Amino acid sequence: MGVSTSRNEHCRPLQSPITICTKKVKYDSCLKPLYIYYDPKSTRRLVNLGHCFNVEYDDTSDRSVLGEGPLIGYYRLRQFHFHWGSSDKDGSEHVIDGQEYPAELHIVHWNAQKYPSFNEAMKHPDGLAVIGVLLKIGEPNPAIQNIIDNLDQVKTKDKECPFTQFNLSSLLPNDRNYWTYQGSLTTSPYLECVTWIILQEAIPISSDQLHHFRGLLCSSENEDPSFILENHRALQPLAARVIRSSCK
Ligand SMILES: OSc1ccc(O)cc1O
Ligand SMILES: [Zn+2]
Repeated sequence: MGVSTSRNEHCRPLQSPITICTKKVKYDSCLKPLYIYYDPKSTRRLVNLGHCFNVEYDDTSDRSVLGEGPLIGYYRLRQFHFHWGSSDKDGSEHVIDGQEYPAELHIVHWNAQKYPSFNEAMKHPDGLAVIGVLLKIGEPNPAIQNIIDNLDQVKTKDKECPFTQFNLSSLLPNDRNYWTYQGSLTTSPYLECVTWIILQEAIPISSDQLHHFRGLLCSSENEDPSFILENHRALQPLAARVIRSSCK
């Protein structure tokens, strides 16, 4: 084996997503309750990235933050996005006891106390903290409807529009118990910089609302239209990682 230029050549990769087998998770009494404060006034814009859409925030100060839980210090809210499937049968990235959910919300935060920028934070294992919320088919979700009502303005790749005053806390379930493990971005460049915090309670979305996600285009306005029918990554090996739980 030659000289290692990256950790992967000597250690097992820490990629995401993974399947969570609830019988094998380890309750850790040192895990604290999550501290979450999201200021609706820090919502800035909606943007179509081609493989998904982001709702982006003002992260030039600690206006919206995530702290406690498995984390050291506070992480600043930067954006949230969803992953979905071509049908309601799959679409989540994390899988719980073999069950795939129709979609998954990722709320992305970065360690602004330790790193000067989001791009720098992505180069470190403690750089990002992402809350994953599973979505299940149910009643229409009013908060998600608020986003859907604006998707027509970002139909094609690289389109963006102002999007403000969004109450992100309304997308969180009442139960804040979570599983946590060290992993990666689930889109390129798949950097191993994420403390994953997967909430154990799913939130509802209607089948019709999910249908609207699939109507977004990955093509730009002067290309032949092509839909973002699905954007969830395949499961990755857990390797020697232990998933911890905030409750028994
Ligand atoms: O899908 S997880 C994820 C997290 C942070 C980010 O900047 C991009 C991502 O895809
Ligand atoms: Zn994601």
